[in-house]
Amino acid sequence: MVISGFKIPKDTQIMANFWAIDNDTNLWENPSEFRPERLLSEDLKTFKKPEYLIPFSYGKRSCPGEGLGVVEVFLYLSSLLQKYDIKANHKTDQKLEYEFHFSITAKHNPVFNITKRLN
Ligand code: HEM
Repeated sequence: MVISGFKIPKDTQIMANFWAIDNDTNLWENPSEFRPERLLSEDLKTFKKPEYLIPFSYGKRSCPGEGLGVVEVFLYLSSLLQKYDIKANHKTDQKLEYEFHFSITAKHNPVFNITKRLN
């Protein structure tokens, strides 16, 4: 099979390059800037999902666990934030460097201050 001029031999395993999509300046303004509100509506109340945000991939081989994954991440984070205050400290405020492995990981462990919530 030939895709965009590249010959893909039979039985080759291929995977979408999500990093390239997530860092495409034609799609995102300053993609490396941490600005989660870019995925929220103007009133910051609802999630706004552009069609090119595809963490669970796309098409026939996309993730069948998407529904479960979304619920798990929501429950995990909300339970954690109910019990703890999590704040970045000055070390974490510095630019985060990352490394490529099978997926992208932080080069140095980010440092957080975690305190138990009183209320
Ligand atoms: C936040 C959580 C998750 C993320 C971000 C995620 C992401 C992905 C992605 C990107 C793929 C496609 C990989 C490729 O290009 O071949 C995939 C495939 C898959 N995921 Fe997930 N996943 C998550 C959770 C889950 C859960 C909870 C399950 C099962 C309970 C699951 C089961 C699968 C399976 C079986 C495939 C292979 C589908 C196929 O090849 O036809 N995933 N996932």
